[in-house]
Amino acid sequence: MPGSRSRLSHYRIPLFAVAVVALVGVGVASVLGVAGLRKSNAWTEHTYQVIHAIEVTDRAVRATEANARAYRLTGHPEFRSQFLAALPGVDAAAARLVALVEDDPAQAAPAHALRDAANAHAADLRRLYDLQEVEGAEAARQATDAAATLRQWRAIETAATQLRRGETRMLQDRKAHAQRQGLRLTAIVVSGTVLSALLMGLLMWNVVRENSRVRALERKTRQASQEMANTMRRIDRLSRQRHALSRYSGMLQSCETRDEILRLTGETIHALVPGVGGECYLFRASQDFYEIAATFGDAPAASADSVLPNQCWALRRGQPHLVPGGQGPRCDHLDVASARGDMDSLCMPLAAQGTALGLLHVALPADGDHEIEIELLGQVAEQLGLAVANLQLRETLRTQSLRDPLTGLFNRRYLEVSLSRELHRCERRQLPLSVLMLDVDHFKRFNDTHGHAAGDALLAQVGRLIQSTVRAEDFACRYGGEEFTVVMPELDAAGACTRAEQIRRAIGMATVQHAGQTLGPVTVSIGIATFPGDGTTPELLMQVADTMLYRAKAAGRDRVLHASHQG
Ligand SMILES: Nc1nc2c(ncn2[C@@H]2O[C@H](COP(=O)(O)OP(=O)(O)OP(=O)(O)O)[C@@H](O)[C@H]2O)c(=O)[nH]1
Repeated sequence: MPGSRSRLSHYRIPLFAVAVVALVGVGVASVLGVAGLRKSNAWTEHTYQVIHAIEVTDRAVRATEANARAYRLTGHPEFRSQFLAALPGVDAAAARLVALVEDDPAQAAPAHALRDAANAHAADLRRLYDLQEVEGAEAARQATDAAATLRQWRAIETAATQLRRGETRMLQDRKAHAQRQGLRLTAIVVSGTVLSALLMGLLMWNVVRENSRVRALERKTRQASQEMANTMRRIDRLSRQRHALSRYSGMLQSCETRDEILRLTGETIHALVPGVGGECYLFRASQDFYEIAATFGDAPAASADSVLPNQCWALRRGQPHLVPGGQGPRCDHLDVASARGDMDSLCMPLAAQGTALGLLHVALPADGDHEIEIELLGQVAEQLGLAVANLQLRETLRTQSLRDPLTGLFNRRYLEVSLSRELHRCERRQLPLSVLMLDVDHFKRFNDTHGHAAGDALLAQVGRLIQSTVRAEDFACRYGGEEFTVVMPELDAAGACTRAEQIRRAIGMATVQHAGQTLGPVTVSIGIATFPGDGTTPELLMQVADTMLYRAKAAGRDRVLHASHQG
């Protein structure tokens, strides 16, 4: 199994113990061998000492005899003194020889025999010397026992030979023994050394292998912990991204304007994918193109302000389109001249329920396949598409609930709420407020003559004319049928009459194009009431203005009547 310890590792300590024992054995054997060799040398030395002692004894006997004879023959005192000096040396040499071999019974016997024969011979020589000293050399010569001398010499030589042989034999035995011991020692030392070297080598190899395995394990552990740290970082980043996305999704629900949505989207993209820049386009249905609605990021990409549906691959295919570093089919809305090789371009369609709503274009630092970025931006685009669709739906509903679909003016509900609010405001600030009620004259007849659709076209035209004539702070409403109301905050009676006259004249001059025909013009009657003189509540003002309208109709139509002001 990779990473697990080898079987040898389990026997490491026993093997080490065996190697140590082998080394100790080699050491002990070496010490014992050296001791044996020393002993063997000592014995060899002893042998040489014995042989030397034999020679010394032999030489002492011969010297004694030679001096004795020379003295007997010459009578020279020099020989006498040399004889007397050599004589004690015979016993001393023989005694030393005996002492050397005393512990060996086999050698002790010939040594004793040698000593006895040497001493006997020395004693004879002493006796003859003494005789010569007393009776002269001739007497000593005659007293010489040649046979006895010969026996003594033979005994000396025999004992000496026996001793020499014995020592030589022992020397050879010891040499052979030392040789065997040496061989044994060599074998022990060599085998012990080889064995311990092998075991040590094996252990060393095992340790080195274990070390490299441990290092490999450490490397793997480091890699694993590095990967773990990377994974943790990735998880952390993912969780932050998920959090940012869910926060984005939650906040989108509370956005009330398109700008809020786009600002939030820019911030979210910046938080999710740092370093990107780009644009968000929204579809302008009336002109059939995508118009830039917001830019975001530090490096806005070089993309056109408006994009036709066929100028973008993402819009055409309904899926993200990535152009890495300017390589690949580029969308026509991108500026080729300012394209940067270190930036990738990504377009993402914005859609909801199968309807194309816009386009998200970002420039990303060129780095890999952008799988994560595409995923994240895809989720942003999905949320953004839904939010834009939602907002559009809300705006449509709001418009529908506040506006009259035929004329585009505010409806009666809006009038009621707004009139009350504006009246309170003007009351607080002590400012006037005028209410104008307008009715198309003989509209029934127009309807009956030209048809209901033509009547609708006329009402839409009247609405447009009223809207274009009043100020921005005034609000015009379709009160119902062919009746219109205009609330004019801060406008007094005179101003209101002037404005009403402008409206009456504008409508009176206008014609309507319907079904290829030019219809009209028509006239309108207008009744006006002004706060505070004509009433202080919305209901009263409306009622007075309506009364004035009724009076204008009754007075012959196509006129403006004010409750308290005559223009
Ligand atoms: N085409 C069209 N006609 C409408 C609409 N609302 C109301 N009318 C018609 O407008 C006409 C109003 O007629 P009347 O109330 O008799 O008033 P008039 O004919 O304008 O006469 P005076 O107001 O007295 O001048 C009716 O025939 C309604 O059917 C609308 O939205 N479109």
